[in-house]
Amino acid sequence: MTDKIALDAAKKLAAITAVDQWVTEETKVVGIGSGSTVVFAVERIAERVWKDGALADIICVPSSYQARLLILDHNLTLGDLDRHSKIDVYIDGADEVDNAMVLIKGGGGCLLQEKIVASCAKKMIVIADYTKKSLRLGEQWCRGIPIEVSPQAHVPVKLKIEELFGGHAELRVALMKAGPIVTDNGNFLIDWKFVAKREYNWDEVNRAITMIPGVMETGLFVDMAIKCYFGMADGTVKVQNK
Ligand SMILES: O=C[C@H](O)[C@H](O)[C@H](O)COP(=O)(O)O
Repeated sequence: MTDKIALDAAKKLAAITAVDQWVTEETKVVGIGSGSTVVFAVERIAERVWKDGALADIICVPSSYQARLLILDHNLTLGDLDRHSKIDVYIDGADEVDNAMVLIKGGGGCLLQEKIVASCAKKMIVIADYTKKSLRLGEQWCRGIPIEVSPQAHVPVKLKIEELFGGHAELRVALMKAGPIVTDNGNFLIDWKFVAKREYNWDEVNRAITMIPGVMETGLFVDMAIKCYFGMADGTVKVQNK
């Protein structure tokens, strides 16, 4: 319980710091990521709009059903990529961030829409608590790299990834539902537990996995984020630049 309180405080601090820095009167369109940390970012944007009377015309583009509901619950203006394909800044969480700012994302099942929205943004800013910071991937996050796949292809994709890069890939199943987790896009998820000690070139790995027929997207975000705000246990914020 204390851990959750401490982690939430760290997430909130990172979110508030990043929003105050990057969501300004010049920001017309903001992309909203998914996960527990983003909740604090949306709360902060709403506070600025509804309490401070700032950011009056800001449009929020969601990266998942969760983000869509968050935007609506906070009475913010909901946008979409059809009308707002040029996003000023995209704010999102991450499951792990390495030294070169490669991210693992998708622990909560959202990654395909996240990557699409992120790719439309001039800047991607990451917000996270201190447990997400690592020197190399796999140090902190032990659930593997999420990969969204067409349901029909989950077995061949799993086998191809294991053959190409080693490790072990598993279909993600739900706790409160029988059978596999189905994403916002009607796909399945594979969690690939790579070989922790092996040196991977994440850009190459990402490109190769994306090329396997049936793969919709990977949870590897390479060369996308420009800054990461980590809320630390001691109440400070650590900023990592690309
Ligand atoms: O699928 C979920 C998203 O990629 C999240 O942004 C990621 O899992 C981080 O989530 P949280 O802020 O809850 O740690």
